[in-house]
Amino acid sequence: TAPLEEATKLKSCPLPSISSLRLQDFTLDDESINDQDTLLGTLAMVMDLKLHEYFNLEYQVLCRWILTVKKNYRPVMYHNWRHAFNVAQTMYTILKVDEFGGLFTPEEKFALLVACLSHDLDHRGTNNSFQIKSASALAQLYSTSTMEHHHFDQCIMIINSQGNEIFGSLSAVDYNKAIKLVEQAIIATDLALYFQKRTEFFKKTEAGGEDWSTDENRELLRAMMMTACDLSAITKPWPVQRRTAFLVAEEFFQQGDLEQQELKATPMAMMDREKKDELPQMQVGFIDSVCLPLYKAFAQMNPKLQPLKEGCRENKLQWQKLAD
Ligand SMILES: COc1ncc(-n2nc(C)c3cc(C(=O)NS(C)(=O)=O)ccc32)cc1Cl
Ligand SMILES: [Zn+2]
Repeated sequence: TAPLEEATKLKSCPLPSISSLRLQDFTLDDESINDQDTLLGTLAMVMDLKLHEYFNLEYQVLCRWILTVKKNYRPVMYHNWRHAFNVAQTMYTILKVDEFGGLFTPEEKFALLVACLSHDLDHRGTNNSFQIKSASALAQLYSTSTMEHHHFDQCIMIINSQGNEIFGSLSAVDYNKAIKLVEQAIIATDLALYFQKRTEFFKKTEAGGEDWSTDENRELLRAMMMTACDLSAITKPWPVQRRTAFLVAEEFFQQGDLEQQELKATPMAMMDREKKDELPQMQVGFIDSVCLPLYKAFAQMNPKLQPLKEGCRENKLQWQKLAD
């Protein structure tokens, strides 16, 4: 866990305003924020949602927990702390859209932010199928949603570490409720589960007039929100998205290299750096099959979420131009 001194230093820093860091903008480019401000920005988002009051969360514990979470991300090309911060910032922006904010309790909002910040903890830059193919220790622990179970395991380990107990003031019942919410949200970031659940979600958003206040619908919505935030790099302004796409691709290519060298296996096109000129077409395919339907559904729920759909659409056009 992070050293006490670091948390004490962070605790003494004045918090930037939400607007000064543009934390409520879907188009935020994290490259414009230095590391220290990603920490202060995270604190500012939690405080702005008044979550610390609700959980009578000691500020020092919150500071130390954020520092420990950041420390437990590896410096891989894409699935690093910056990705976690971006995912949390998109979630915060969605929760600030009044109807959405009004749908969820403070526990659910805090659980969603904790899950966003923790959802890729200790990522090694390789995906679930690589764990299975390489018979990694993680694959022997968890045979389905392998990485997501590991990320949740890391999240719990940190939450239970001394000085990092952000749920420490909760009763046993409330603690278990909070942990269950965080687990559901982190496991939901396995795209395989998104495909299983999204048809039901699309039917409900298309039909309109759905009662989103039921427990079942709120759980479905939280899962879909996690995917929408996890993939939100695909919705950013073209220069930002293009830069990130190359980080995602490079991380895939490094897995492809491992598959060729260590597993003597042929990587899929997306992970084969010999096929990097197919990237634009693959981005178009991914946007069409995975991303656009999801952001369209959210835009149908609330027009204030249109920027996600518009950003994604614009990027598809840009990749299409490069693919032609
Ligand atoms: C700039 O932001 C992003 N850029 C790329 C991805 N991304 N993630 C995955 C998984 C993925 C799979 C493909 C693909 O082509 N898969 S496949 C087997 O060929 O259908 C293509 C892009 C992908 C996600 C984001 Cl957020
Ligand atoms: Zn992620």
